[in-house]
Amino acid sequence: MVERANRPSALTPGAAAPEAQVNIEGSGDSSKVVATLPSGESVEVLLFGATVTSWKSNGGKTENLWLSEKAALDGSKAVRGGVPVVFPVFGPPPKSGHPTSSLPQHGFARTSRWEFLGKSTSEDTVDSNSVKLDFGLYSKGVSEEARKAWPLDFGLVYSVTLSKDSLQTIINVRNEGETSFEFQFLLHTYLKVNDISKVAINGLTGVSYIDKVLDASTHSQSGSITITGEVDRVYQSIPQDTTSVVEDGTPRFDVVRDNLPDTVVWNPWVEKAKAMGDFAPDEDYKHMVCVEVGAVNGWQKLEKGEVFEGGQTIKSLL
Ligand SMILES: O=P(O)(O)OC[C@H]1O[C@@H](O)[C@H](O)[C@@H](O)[C@@H]1O
Repeated sequence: MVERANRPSALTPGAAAPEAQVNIEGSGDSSKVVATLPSGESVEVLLFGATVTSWKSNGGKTENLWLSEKAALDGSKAVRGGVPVVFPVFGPPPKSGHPTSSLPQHGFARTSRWEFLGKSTSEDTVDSNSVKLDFGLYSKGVSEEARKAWPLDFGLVYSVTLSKDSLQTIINVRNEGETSFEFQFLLHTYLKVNDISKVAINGLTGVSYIDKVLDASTHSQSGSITITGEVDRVYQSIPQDTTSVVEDGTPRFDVVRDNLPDTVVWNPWVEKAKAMGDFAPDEDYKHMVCVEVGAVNGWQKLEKGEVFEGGQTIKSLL
């Protein structure tokens, strides 16, 4: 018989369950919030861009996100890897005549310093521990340049929730001004894989996509996506919620969209990877694939005081 009496246990009546640890590390634009569950899973979020730069599941043993060895983590440029937040425009903005036209590619959220608004935990049982981290970005918190290029009053709250086997990232966009505005939003998630040649992406069969490699023509997906060259596709108005990443026949990730109709699948492959100064090592296009959920086909419109909420839950299936 196992002797239990002297063993400290979170299940002892009246004893507090162990809590997730949340710490702020570093300073200035290198500051990051690090949260760790009692069971070892962790997430790291850089305040610059509110960029998730690491998510470890499986007791902390499995890193799920790809991060370039040359990613700038000091606020000097957008992070190459992790989960950059794209707002208020996806890709290069419309050439002229749109309120986002003077913004840089993918907007300013990924290059703005966000505020850490705090954490909340849920501890029904030791096993269902999770921690939610909230980050905020408001019009008055963006650079003068960004404010000048997009002079609209908005508030963003970005919630990152770490659970044992999943990471949820949800944006709340509020129009805090007197006039309506339009925006696009996307979570530019770099998933880490062992071998891109063994990866299949499922759940997009029959969905129309714009192929940005092939002169922006429209196609319809038949079967799984496999990656054997540069891929840059915008899948639009997807009916099913889950996109699955399978590696070597084994389910690896489920990416579940919440109120976001579109998904970009991107892998730069050999030449584009080499051409990006912050993508390293060059050969690492073999170890990543971006599955980016978003609302990027057309524009989301918010009237004064209105709110939009959308995001994703990524399940690590290892
Ligand atoms: O180099 P950036 O600005 O981070 O963008 C990376 C890629 O982001 C993807 O979302 C786009 O579809 C690609 O066209 C783009 O190349």
